[in-house]
Amino acid sequence: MSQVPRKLPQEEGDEEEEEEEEIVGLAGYADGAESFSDGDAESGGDEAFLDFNDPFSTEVKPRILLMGLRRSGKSSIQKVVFHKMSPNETLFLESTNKICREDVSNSSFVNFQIWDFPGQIDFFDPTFDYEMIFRGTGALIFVIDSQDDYMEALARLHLTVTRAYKVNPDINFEIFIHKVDGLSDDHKIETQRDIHQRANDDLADAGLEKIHLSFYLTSIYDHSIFEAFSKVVQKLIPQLPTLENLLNIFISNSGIEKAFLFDVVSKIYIATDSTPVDMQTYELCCDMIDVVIDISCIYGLKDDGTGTPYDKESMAIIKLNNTTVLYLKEVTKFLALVCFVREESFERKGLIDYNFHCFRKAIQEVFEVRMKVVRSRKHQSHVQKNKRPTPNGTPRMPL
Ligand SMILES: Nc1nc2c(ncn2[C@@H]2O[C@H](COP(=O)(O)OP(=O)(O)OP(=O)(O)O)[C@@H](O)[C@H]2O)c(=O)[nH]1
Repeated sequence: MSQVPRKLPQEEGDEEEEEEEEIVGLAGYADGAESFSDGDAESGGDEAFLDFNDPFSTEVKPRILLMGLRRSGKSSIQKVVFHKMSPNETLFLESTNKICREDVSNSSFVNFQIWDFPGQIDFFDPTFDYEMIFRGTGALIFVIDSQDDYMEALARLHLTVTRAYKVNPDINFEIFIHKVDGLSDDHKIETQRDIHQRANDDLADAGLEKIHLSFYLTSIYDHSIFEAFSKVVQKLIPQLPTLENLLNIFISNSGIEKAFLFDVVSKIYIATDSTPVDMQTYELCCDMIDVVIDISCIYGLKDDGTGTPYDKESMAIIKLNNTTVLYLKEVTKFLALVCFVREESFERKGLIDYNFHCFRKAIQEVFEVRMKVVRSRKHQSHVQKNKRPTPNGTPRMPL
């Protein structure tokens, strides 16, 4: 590596940055773990959690539900993707024996909730208000343990999907065929084909063939889980075509081979240019982010340990031995651009940096537009709320 990320004192009172934080909404590295909290749906003691009835919360951040049978790997996925837990450590994760809801709200575009469903709980249980859960949900990830007998999981999947579809036909159904690290390549394909066939047959038998299920082979022991999560999240980003267009323009004018826009905390890529994604390239980018953050955590923080390992000045250049250069630059507080550049193109670094400057500005404008819309909706709903009389019938004070 020829250069490590620089760390300059953070600017304070930067209004634009505050706005950006609201738009992008990621928590910092330091508070990532704290913002993850445990909740218990049975006790209902989690007022700080997402308000299911608040349309604004889903406007700003799409909600993803992660469901599946016990021990299918839900907590492991969430810990590995959002908390940098090493896959081996998940062996020691404890199982819970009641409905359990956990919220993760530290990722840029995602309000992420995990629901564990023990066998005895079902949708006919009158105390289980599934309509409220599925309303406003962007994607439902259903995790199936591919190393186990998946018949029960398929039955549960069918029930979940049909119920969710009735309440909210706009949900994306994403099926993670998980723990495929234990399967041979042939077995992987056969398992995927079998699960795909059975799940769709069940839907066809119920006259619901219009429901689309997407399937992914995943494992926490490689990058497939990050890749799958990236695809799930991308489907929920309304600005995706604009982001892709901007990346296309940026790379074609800068002599760059490939560029990814990364959510740094989770290593989910929220957009890339239109050239095909090669898994190795993606893995290298993930590794680069890890290197940058790790070195920055060691050398980038202030003497008293304050500061963040990723800020406006974060950047890194890694020269590989195959005449390729990896170039990372900060885009927003929580997003980074990682590019693959040929050494000869990298000689024109000035041009790349100028184009990057324009790209960065354009990205900020894209989110500003969205934020304006969201703010005006928020204002409207606030006004409407205040117009409603109080519970005892007294009109509220005018604003
Ligand atoms: N081989 C392999 N094991 C995995 C993978 N993901 C999770 N596991 C293991 O599966 C076991 C169960 O994982 P959990 O994350 O606790 O599963 P869960 O769905 O949250 O389970 P509950 O909390 O009981 O609902 C753990 O021992 C994990 O180490 C994977 O991709 N491959």
